[in-house]
Amino acid sequence: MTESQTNGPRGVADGAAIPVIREPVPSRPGLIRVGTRGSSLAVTQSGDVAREIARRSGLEVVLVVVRTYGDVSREPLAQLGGTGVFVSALRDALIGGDCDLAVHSLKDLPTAPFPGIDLAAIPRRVDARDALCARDGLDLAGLPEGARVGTGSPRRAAQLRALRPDLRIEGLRGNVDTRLARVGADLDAVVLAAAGLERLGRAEAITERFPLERMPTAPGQGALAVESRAEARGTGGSASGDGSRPMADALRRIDHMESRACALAERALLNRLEAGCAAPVGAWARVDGPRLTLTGTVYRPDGGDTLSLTRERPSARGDAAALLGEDVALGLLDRGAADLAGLGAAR
Ligand SMILES: NCc1[nH]cc(CCC(=O)O)c1CC(=O)O
Repeated sequence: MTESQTNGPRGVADGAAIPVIREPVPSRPGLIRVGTRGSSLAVTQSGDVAREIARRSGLEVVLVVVRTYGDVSREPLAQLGGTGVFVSALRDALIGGDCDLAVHSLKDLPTAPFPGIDLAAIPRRVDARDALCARDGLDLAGLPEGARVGTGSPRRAAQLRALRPDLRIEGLRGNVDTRLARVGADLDAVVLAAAGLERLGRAEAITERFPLERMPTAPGQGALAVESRAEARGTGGSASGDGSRPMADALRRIDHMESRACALAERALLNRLEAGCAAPVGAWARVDGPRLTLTGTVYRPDGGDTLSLTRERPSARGDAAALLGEDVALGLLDRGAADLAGLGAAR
């Protein structure tokens, strides 16, 4: 039995409703199967990408929901091996031919390249900032002494402690709706990515967006990653079917160069620090004319100490992004970042 639904309020207006299918879909020429996690955020953002690919390729596109252990389990993320658990099942589905593309939140994607898989496109990034969602419209400064603020992220916890040592930071897990439901119940506020709230149409819950200068966010936050099998980007092997050329063209056109340069610089920083997505590391890359600038910040988990470094390159092209990320990481390591933040590179 096929459960079919349309996704996202914009799907209707654009006229191209993308079917969401929760069972295996066989490969056929002219069909692009976009693999996605099943959370409402994942289905919404994968649907946005799928619609763009349908529009630009002229091919039929469906979303295929891949269930991941991370979606099913109630264990804390750290015990599951980090957010990588969300990614690996989708990659297995891609490699195994159960889907033709996979869409991830870029910040959930491990920085190491994965054999047989290409990072085929990084579409235009949306808001990279973190957002406070507090009761009664409060901003951070307005929260009462000792207020309870929920976040599952060691980076956000350290940043909040640095600004407001009096706050009580509480753990947080589950999907966006579950997290928001705690505001005004057992918590005074939660901190979430503005991008996720916007994509879900829940931006009205935001009471403050933290400036990136003061609260740099996770590398790649607000950006999506579209992965393909390495073979599928060429002019077409038999395994890719007739759709491989239009699919490759569509992927090239949804790729956004500035977003890619910023995301790659931020990810190179994280990679060189040997830090994972759970590390207390913030990154903020921006393109200004031809110039690419990257700020990297590492936090002592208790928020008591911070190390920040900004460097730039005259161009965002070629290897510049990766080199800039490495450069900032090495500068931070020179200044003692590994000991400060308890990173793997300390060894
Ligand atoms: N860590 C989970 C996660 N991965 C991606 C997003 C949504 C934001 C994005 O697309 O970067 C979120 C939720 C959050 O951080 O609030």
